[in-house]
Amino acid sequence: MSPRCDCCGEHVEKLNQQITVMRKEIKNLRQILDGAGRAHRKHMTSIRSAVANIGLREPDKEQAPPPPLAAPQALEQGNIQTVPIGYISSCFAVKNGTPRQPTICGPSRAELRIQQSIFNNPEHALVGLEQYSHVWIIFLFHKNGHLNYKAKVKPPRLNGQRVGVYSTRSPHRPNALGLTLARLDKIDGDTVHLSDIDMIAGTPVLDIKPYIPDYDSPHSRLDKEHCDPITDQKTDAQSDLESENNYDEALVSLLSKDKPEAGTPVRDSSQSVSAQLPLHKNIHQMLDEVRAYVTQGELQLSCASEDQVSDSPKTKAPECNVDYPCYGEKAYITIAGWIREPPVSSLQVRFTPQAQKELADFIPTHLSGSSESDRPRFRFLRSTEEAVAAIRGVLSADPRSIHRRTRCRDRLFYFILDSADITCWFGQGFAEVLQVRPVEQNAVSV
Ligand SMILES: C[S@@+](CC[C@H](N)C(=O)[O-])C[C@H]1O[C@@H](n2cnc3c(N)ncnc32)[C@H](O)[C@@H]1O
Repeated sequence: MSPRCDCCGEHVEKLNQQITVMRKEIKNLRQILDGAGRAHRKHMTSIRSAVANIGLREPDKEQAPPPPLAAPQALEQGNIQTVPIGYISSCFAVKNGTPRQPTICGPSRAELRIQQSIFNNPEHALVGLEQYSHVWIIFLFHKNGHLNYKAKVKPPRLNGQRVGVYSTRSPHRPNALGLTLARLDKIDGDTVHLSDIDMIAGTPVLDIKPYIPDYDSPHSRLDKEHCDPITDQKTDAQSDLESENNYDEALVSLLSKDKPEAGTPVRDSSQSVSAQLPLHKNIHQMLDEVRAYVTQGELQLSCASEDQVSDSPKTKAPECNVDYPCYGEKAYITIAGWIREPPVSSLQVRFTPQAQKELADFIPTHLSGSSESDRPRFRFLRSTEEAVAAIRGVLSADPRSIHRRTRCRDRLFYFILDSADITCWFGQGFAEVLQVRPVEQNAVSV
């Protein structure tokens, strides 16, 4: 006799059979629901694409995931699948100790080989680029870790203060795209040789564009206006001005003759105001403008206090950041004050005698054929002086994070430059290199 259930008195065996039947039914029902769901999603996708094709906005789609877009439609909506055109090989293996901007460390070199998967003949894509001295490199911050971004960030140069991410060059931004103006050293077939870079080895590059000051630098745009648009030759006015030997003196004496009222802030005239003036106008006209500027205080070149400054964009004086004052209808170029005058000062860099000796032991790239096989070799750096300059560049800008600067001041700092593993420490106002050892084989792949 099979046992009975205590609650209902039914045979347990019979109850088990009923449970098995019910499980089967549930499974069938699930399959039916899944099928219906798939059909529904398919149906919704075709409705959405029909709606998109006739240019209507689809109704609220809170629950449905966005349907996959066909390529042209995705492009129109700003969604693209990026494909790296190549990957950077550089003298910086890891983020630690990589310059924060390309100009910090001149001899920082890199190579970029255009992938065969992008063009059948990658070298064809580089034809003509050799005529440029600089290129924009657009790349992915692929080592950001998990995609993490905030509307406000703390740039290291601001020593803990927060600013909007879009007023900085922070790597942590919604689309993790980097932009570096690099020097183009040479092109070798499908490979571009660069220097002045701030990208780590392995960085995926999405695009290269020539740097064209006429388009990319407002300074040059102003200069360009002084050239004949057809011949690209300097206009007579500009040549006249350039031949005017006492041109600087004329302006300086004019400025000193027409000194503004006491208390009106004006940049020191000895700072060669003239050197920054656009050379496109008749000198008398220009001098008149300078006079008007000095006497009327329309354009204040120095740090005017905020209450002295009108809100009008035309006359608003920037805070000490005038890059290129210009006159008439043209606008100022201004940048955030902390870029040039950060609240953190740059550090003095020194080497212990032992570190100097270790650094001198490295064989530079151009001597790579040397028979001294037991000495460590640089792959990108061409001399000990270059290595010293690069290390100085990296350390004087204080590469530590805010956390390390404030919480772990006493900890040793390690970074890799080319094939050298560098150990240093930071004191009040200085960084000292303690050790320069060859990177262990396979420790990093450059
Ligand atoms: C402040 S960002 C500036 C990069 C670029 N010049 C720009 O303005 O977009 C430079 C820093 O990004 C970091 N970095 C460089 N390459 C990276 C990569 N592939 N992934 C993540 N971080 C990277 C390094 O720590 C370097 O110091």
